[in-house]
Amino acid sequence: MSKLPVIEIFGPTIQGEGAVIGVKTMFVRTYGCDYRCSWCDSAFTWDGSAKDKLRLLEPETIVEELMALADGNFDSVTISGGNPALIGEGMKHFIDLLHRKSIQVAIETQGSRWQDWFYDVDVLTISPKPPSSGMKTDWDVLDHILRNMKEHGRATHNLKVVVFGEEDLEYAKSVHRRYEDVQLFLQPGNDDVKEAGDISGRLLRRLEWLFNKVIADPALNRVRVLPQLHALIWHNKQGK
Ligand SMILES: C[S@@+](CC[C@H](N)C(=O)[O-])C[C@H]1O[C@@H](n2cnc3c(N)ncnc32)[C@H](O)[C@@H]1O
Ligand SMILES: Nc1nc2[nH]cc(C(=O)O)c2c(=O)[nH]1
Ligand code: SF4
Ligand SMILES: [Mg+2]
Repeated sequence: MSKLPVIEIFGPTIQGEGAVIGVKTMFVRTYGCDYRCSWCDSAFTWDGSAKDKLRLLEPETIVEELMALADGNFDSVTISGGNPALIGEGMKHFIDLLHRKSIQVAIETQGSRWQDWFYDVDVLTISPKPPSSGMKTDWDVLDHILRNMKEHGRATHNLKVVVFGEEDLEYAKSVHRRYEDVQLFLQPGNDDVKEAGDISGRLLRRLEWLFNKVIADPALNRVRVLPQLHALIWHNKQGK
């Protein structure tokens, strides 16, 4: 069976972002990303700084570890990264194992790669990257993913764009226009993911800025603006 590159397994915690914010969930974080976002809050998944923590695990072993951490105390597993969509067969098998235990599966990915197992997921969050990240969106791939999900997907899929400034907001609007029937979440960016201590004041000021932008803009009547709730509570702490 194909193994998965895993850098963290943690929880239960509270999903802090997007469509299923507030839900109690475990997290499995895969290693490796095809992007290098300038402000990535999980750069240890790709920059080599945590390579000693990388493990190649059988799907069965990951399920065992989740159960050892919190058997009976969760109904949801969120798979993030890095980019979980870099992984093929092993991920499909892992999702099947979780479903056999009646556990809901949510995925966080940036929309740069398609995988057939997207159809199996319960909540697929696609987070294309705005200009401030330094990354370029491959619109053909993103179109392909959203077309497939619309036509064949069982999953509730949604879009989430992180916004740091005006240029990112314009990008978010272009995403919203292009996929007008898909719920779009806007999330203010955390511009210092290394700062120690309480960062909630700084994050709330960015949230207020984004609230005011959305309030003033008729092109954004149907977006939903949410903070990174876990970052308001636990700040830049890893594994939360
Ligand atoms: C670390 S990424 C991993 C999943 C996938 N690579 C992606 O980017 O969607 C998880 C989520 O965190 C968001 N994120 C990363 N760095 C952030 C930051 N500095 N401020 C706000 N959100 C951030 C990403 O946009 C994404 O929605
Ligand atoms: N609590 C919590 N919620 C999250 N939502 C998305 C996360 C991610 O890093 O993908 C994340 C995370 O790392 N922690
Ligand atoms: S795509 Fe996600 S994990 Fe990859 S660098 Fe960007 S924010 Fe980080
Ligand atoms: Mg995170």
